[in-house]
Amino acid sequence: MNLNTKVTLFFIAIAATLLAVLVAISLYAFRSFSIASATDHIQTAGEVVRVHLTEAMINGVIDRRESFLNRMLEVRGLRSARVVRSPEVERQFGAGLNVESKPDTIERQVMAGGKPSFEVYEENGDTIFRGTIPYIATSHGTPNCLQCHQVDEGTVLGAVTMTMSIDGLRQKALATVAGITGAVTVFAILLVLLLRRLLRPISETATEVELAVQRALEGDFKAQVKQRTNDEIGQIANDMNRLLRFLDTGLNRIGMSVAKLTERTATPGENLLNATIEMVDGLSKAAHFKQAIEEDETKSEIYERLSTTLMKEFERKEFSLYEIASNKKQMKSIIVDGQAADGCRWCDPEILVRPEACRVRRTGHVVDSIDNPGICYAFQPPPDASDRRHVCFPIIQSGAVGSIVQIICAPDEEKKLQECAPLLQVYLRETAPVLETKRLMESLRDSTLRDPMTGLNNRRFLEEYVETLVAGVQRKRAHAAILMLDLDYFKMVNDTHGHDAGDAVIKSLANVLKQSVRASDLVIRYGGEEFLIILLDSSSEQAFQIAEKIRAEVEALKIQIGSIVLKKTISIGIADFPGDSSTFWQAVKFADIALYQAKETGRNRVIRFTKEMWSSDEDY
Ligand SMILES: Nc1nc2c(ncn2[C@@H]2O[C@H](COP(=O)(O)OP(=O)(O)OP(=O)(O)O)[C@@H](O)[C@H]2O)c(=O)[nH]1
Repeated sequence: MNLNTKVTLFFIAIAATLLAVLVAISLYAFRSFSIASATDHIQTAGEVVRVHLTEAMINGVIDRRESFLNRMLEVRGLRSARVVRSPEVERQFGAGLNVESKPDTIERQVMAGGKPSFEVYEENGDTIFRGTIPYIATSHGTPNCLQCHQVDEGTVLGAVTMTMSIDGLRQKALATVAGITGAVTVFAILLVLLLRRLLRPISETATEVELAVQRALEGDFKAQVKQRTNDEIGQIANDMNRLLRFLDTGLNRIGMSVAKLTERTATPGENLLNATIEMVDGLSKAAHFKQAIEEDETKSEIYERLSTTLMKEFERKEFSLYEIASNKKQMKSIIVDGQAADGCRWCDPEILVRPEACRVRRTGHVVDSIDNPGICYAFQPPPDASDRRHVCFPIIQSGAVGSIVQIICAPDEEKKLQECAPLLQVYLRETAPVLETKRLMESLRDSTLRDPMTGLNNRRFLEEYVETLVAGVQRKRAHAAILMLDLDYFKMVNDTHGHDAGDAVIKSLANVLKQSVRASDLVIRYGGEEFLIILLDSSSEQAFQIAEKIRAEVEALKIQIGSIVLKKTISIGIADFPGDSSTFWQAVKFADIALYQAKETGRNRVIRFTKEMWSSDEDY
């Protein structure tokens, strides 16, 4: 029900109530007035009858009383008039004329009580007012009642009963009330019409504002509200239009700016407001994501966070994260389906050793098998998920594909994946520079911990790693053998064949050392031609055997430098941590002392440190 109808109905209800009250009051007032007027008339007529009867008695013409009473009926409105005697008068003067009526119940009551009685009743469709008035004996006046009647003053002598029709009065009252009702009704109708006319612009403006708000809630801000008046209602329409234009322009601008960032625009029929909120929301989350990964310490943490985001924000369960090695010749699987992994689940593992088999790596473009089934031959889902499609996104670092995010989807998720792809690319664009920086930092850090010539870790690495190493040995209550190695008479190589020849010898030696130990052991270029090997979980005997094997291999090594072949030997000192010293660096020192012994005792040999080689008063 609109405002206009509501107000009209409300007004009609009030007008009807007022009218009803007015009619009721009017009818009551007219009835009261009619009765009061009839009462006055009957009392006056009663007095006239009394005076006339008194005169008739004095003049001795009381027998003409009935004729008088009949003449009275000629008075307009008077229907009947009769007089009855009280028992006291009957006692003195007899029952009276034959035509005299006997008192009825009301008259008897009036004569007994001395009080007049009035009543209204309907008779043959006429409204009759009846009044019965007692005549009471009084000594006032000349002549007075007591001069003829032998009764006490105050005695009821008789009663006169008159009836008169008040129908005429009632008709007049009804006609008046009808006139008032009609006038009030006409006035009320005019008022309602005027009110409706006044309310129509308010009601129509309100309806249009409501429609405009409804459309705005659905993302359409193009609705306009017509200005109908120049008052406040017109102002509301104008203000509403201004607000709608402002929102439309503002949201379009925000939408376009956001669309540039997300490469997504609201589709036709889509709620512009919701689409914009969704896009801004997504960008805000992406900004928080960027801040979080910038504060991450390592690449692994970034990949982990990206994986969590894919699961939580994008509701992905099946996906892979790959990283291309710096030399671009290998690819590493980092995370598969939310778990750290080093293998492939969704692709041919060949891509790990031959990255160019991966289409994204090769092209640097998004590869989408939803729109282009079979686009990448390296995509090989397992048999139990053969209906899956994939979309692979490159993360560009230093101008090339540095990492790859592969999203897998079941047929019923394809649309959803394509819808969220633009936002996912925002996340990946935010990730790219951060990952690039982390990779550069890691490679820079790696270069400071690695000897560039041999690729072995350097002394600085050992200094950083020693804490972890010692903690591991102590936790496992194990032993670590420390081998200190130094080429014999290496200076002669430089002096005789040049510095490059010396470098070649060092590189050859480094290769021999790397191949002689397990991957878990550490080979460190400790100084110029000095190397340190840490054999984890090795007893002294095992360490000695390995050292001896190294010595023999170096002795047998033929190093080709141009046209010449060089042969070198090596001396090795061994100490045990914590067997020889509970302090790691002192154990290193003891290995160095054993090496010194090997040099002193003829070189090309392995010497195990013994306590005798060290007197505690020597400087450490
Ligand atoms: N070519 C080359 N020479 C190096 C390198 N690092 C250290 N050297 C040289 O290695 C030589 C080490 O010689 P020394 O420590 O005197 O001893 P040595 O000649 O090996 O004799 P012993 O150790 O006593 O058997 C020095 O001449 C250094 O200049 C390097 O990276 N390349």
